[in-house]
Amino acid sequence: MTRRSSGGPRPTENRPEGSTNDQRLLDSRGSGDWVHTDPWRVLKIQAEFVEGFNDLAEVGPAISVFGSARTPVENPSYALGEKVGAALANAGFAVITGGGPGAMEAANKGANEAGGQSIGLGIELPWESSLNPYVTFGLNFRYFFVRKTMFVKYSQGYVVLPGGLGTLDELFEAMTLAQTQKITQFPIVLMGVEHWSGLIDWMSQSMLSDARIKASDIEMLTLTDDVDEMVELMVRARDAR
Ligand SMILES: C/C(=C\CNc1ncnc2c1ncn2[C@@H]1O[C@H](COP(=O)(O)O)[C@@H](O)[C@H]1O)CO
Repeated sequence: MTRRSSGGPRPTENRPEGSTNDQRLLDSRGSGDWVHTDPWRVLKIQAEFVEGFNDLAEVGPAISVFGSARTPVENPSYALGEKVGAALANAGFAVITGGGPGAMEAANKGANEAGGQSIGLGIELPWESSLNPYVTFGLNFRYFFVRKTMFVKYSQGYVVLPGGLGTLDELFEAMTLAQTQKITQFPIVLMGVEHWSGLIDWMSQSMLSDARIKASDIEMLTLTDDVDEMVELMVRARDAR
């Protein structure tokens, strides 16, 4: 695979400054003019699905790695992300990330330097953004929901590094899809015990105690700092498929 630098929507091309395609589709405030173009927007959405499905169809076993866009290079989570990317590549997995900076860059760097497939699924944002330099094959998406479909559809597992809202969104989407049996459950590994244990504790002490979730929902998650344990789990799941 080669890095695609000319295809897909360019983040800041041909659009009103500070606005994104997602925003024009979803934001109900402001000018109502957009509403009349919504039916036509479906064609753009459709094209994005077609392009994504087409370009990712040949990707072999892949793991998506999520994590904060704001993780600095000197943060231990960045080094962890590099190790995760390298270990997955060495085990024969393609590594898929959001293609951005921080933890995404770390995982792409690790995979790339280990000689693996390093895939970035970028997203149009209100500010200039580009795929990190360690992505060997990249696609840029206009719509978050289309991009999220690609992560789920083309991954055999998720690794979740310390992160913020975007990371939680990606994590909880996968858990919800598995809980509602929209997807077959796959391994979800939370890397970074210190970062994630508070969330697990709260889920157990609040959501589980109040019977808002079942124990099996929490059991979908593996919490660890051990990269080898994570890889073993992914390999076992791949072998069992
Ligand atoms: C914050 C900055 C740039 C953000 N750029 C992103 N590029 C690609 N993907 C992104 C970006 N920001 C969020 N994501 C997605 O959400 C997850 C990280 O979100 P969090 O809130 O930082 O945890 C990540 O996995 C992406 O899929 C300025 O440099």
